[in-house]
Formats: sequence, C-alpha cells, structure tokens
Amino acid sequence: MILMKDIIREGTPTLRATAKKVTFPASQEEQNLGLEMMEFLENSQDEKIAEKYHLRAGVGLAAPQVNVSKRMAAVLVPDNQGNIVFKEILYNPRILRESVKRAALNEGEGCLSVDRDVAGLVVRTDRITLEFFDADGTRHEVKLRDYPAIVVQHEIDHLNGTLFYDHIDSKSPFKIPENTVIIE
Ligand SMILES: CNC(=O)c1cccc(C)c1Nc1nc(N2CCN(c3ccccc3Cl)CC2)nc(N2CSC[C@H]2C(=O)NC)n1
Ligand code: NI
Repeated sequence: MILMKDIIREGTPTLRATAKKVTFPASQEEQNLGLEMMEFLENSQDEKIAEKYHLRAGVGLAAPQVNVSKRMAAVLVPDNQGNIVFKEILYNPRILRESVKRAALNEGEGCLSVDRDVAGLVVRTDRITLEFFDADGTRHEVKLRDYPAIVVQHEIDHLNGTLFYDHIDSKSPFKIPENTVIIE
C-alpha cells in the first residue's frame, strides 16, 4: 500500500517534470499503480485507517507524486455528506473545454506533496470538459464543475510539473477576480 513515505515532496525533481503519456493497453504495472493510488485515497479518507497509517487525507493523487513521471492520476471526490461524486483512475487526462467562469476553494488548496500551508486563492476554471482514457484505452469525455473540476485541474497540473501555489497572486493572494465563484 502507498504510505506518506512514498509521496515525494517539494524539491524532488519529478514533481516539476512533465510526465509522459501512457500507451494502451496500460501495462500490468501501470494498472496496479492506478489501483494503488485509488486505494491510498480511500485509506486516507477513512479516519481509522488514516490514523493507523498516519495518512494525510486527499481527494486526488497523481503518479508524479509517487515518483512515477506518467500521465495518470486517481481522484476520489466526496460531497459534504460523504457521498462519492467523482471516482476515476485517469490515464492521459486532458481538458478539452473550459468555461469563462472561474472558481476557487474558499479555504485555498492543500497538496500531499507540500508540507506547509500556502494561503491564498487558487483561481481555476469552474466548468471543464475532461477527456481521459481508462486502462484499456477506452476514451471517456465528462463534464465537471465546482469541486470535482478543481480537483481534476489540480491533478492535471501535477502531470505538467505545476503546483497549486504557482497560481496564487502573491501581490494580493485573497483578491477575488471578477467572474469567480468561491466554493465553500
Ligand atoms: C490550505 N487550505 C486547505 O488545504 C483547506 C482547508 C480547509 C478546507 C479545504 C477544502 C482546504 N483545501 C483543500 N482541502 C482538501 N481536502 C479537504 C479535506 N479532505 C478530507 C479530510 C478528511 C477526510 C476526508 C476528506 Cl475527503 C481531503 C481533501 N483537498 C484540497 N485539495 C486541493 S485540490 C486536491 C485536494 C487534495 O486532495 N489535497 C490534498 N484542498
Ligand atoms: Ni497536489
């Protein structure tokens, strides 16, 4: 199982590299990694398991974060009632369309690879059309908005070596640009 010791932190080169596309069908190793990343998210969201293994909770994890520079990520997004609203292992995810409307988490963003609080709004696109492939190479296209859309954008950033605080306006980190919805 993936533990916090397996997650690389700032300063490790892979975190700033551009990850390579996966070819299909994904190898057994790539399929296992996808499942292990999803298992990590499930474990991290389970109070007892997270406490037992000292896991930080997350709703997304990208392969570069476990030092594998491949374009794959797991996302497991619950709503405030704990019902899963988006659960996927994404291979070669790509944003096809972006709304004009922007969105940001009211509390800012955290990252399992960043061991510090970096305050400030991370302004992203509110609604996206996402293309991704599954392990068999089957193409999927889904529309996402608000929290799930933010999580997917955060994880795709990891595939391009971008970290959430790269988006924070250091001069006025809490300025809310127009046409931006704040997500509680
Ligand atoms: C600096 N302020 C903050 O971090 C921050 C502070 C407050 C609120 C939010 C909303 C913040 N922001 C933020 N909170 C999260 N979690 C909330 C708690 N949750 C969780 C926790 C326990 C059980 C189950 C679950 Cl589900 C896990 C996920 N996750 C992300 N991100 C940014 S997009 C990728 C995603 C990620 O997985 N990061 C590790 N941001
Ligand atoms: Ni992250």
